[in-house]
Amino acid sequence: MTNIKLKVCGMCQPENIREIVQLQPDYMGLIFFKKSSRFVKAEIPEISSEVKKTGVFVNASIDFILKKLEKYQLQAIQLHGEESAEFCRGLRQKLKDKNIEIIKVFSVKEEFNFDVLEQYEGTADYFLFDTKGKNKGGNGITFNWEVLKNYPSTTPFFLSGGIGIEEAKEIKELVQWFQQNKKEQLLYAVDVNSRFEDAPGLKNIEKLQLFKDSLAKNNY
Ligand SMILES: O=C(O)c1ccccc1N[C@@H]1O[C@H](COP(=O)(O)O)[C@@H](O)[C@H]1O
Repeated sequence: MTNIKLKVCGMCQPENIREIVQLQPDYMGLIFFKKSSRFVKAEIPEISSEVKKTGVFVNASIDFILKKLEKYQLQAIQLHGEESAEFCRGLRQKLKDKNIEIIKVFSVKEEFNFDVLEQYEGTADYFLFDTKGKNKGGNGITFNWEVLKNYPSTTPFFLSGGIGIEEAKEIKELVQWFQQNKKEQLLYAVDVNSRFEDAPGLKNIEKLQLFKDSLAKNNY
C-alpha cells in the first residue's frame, strides 16, 4: 500500500471541480497563469478544506499571489516559474503567520543538477519536479525518474510531468525503491494533470479513480 499523496492540477470548471472533490485528492491545483489553457476564469465552488486548494503561479509578483490567496482561500502556493530563492524567502516571510504550504518547482531535462536546490532549502515546504518542455507546465511528458535516486535533499518532493494511468506501476516501483532505501518520507506526492483530461482543464473522473485505486493497491 502506497501512502503517496495525490494532487490533481489544472482544474477550472466548477462542475468538474465538484466531481473531483468526491474523489478526495489531497491537493487540487488552480492555475493563475494567463497563457495556460487551464487558466482559472470561472468562479471556483467552495470545497472541503481536506482537499488543499493550491494556486499555481509562474513568475508572478508577491502582491498578485497574495490577492489570489485571499480571494480563493488557497492552502498552498506552487511556484512554477524561475522564481529565485530570494523571492521564495520573501514570500515565506509574508506568509509566516498563515498556515500556507509553498511548493517550488524545478524542471528536469535529461539530467538535473541537484546543487541548485541548496539555496532553496528552507524557503519551501516541498519541491516539485516537472519535465522541461516548450510550455511552462502541462507538457504531458515524463522525465527519467532514475535521476531522483540521487536526490540529496531532506525536503520532500512532488513527482510530476506527464503522469498518466500507465505510470501507476512505475510510480509504485519508485515508492518501493525509496522505502527500501529508508527515504520513504521524501517521495511525498504525485501530481497529475493533462494526461487525465478529455479537454484542457476537464478531468476524466473514471480514469482518475482507476489511477487512485491502482496506487493504493499493494501489487507491482
Ligand atoms: O498545466 C498547465 O497549463 C500549466 C501551466 C503553467 C504552469 C504549470 C502548469 N501545470 C503544471 O504542470 C505540471 C505537469 O503537468 P502534465 O502532467 O505534464 O500535464 C503539473 O505540476 C501542473 O501543475
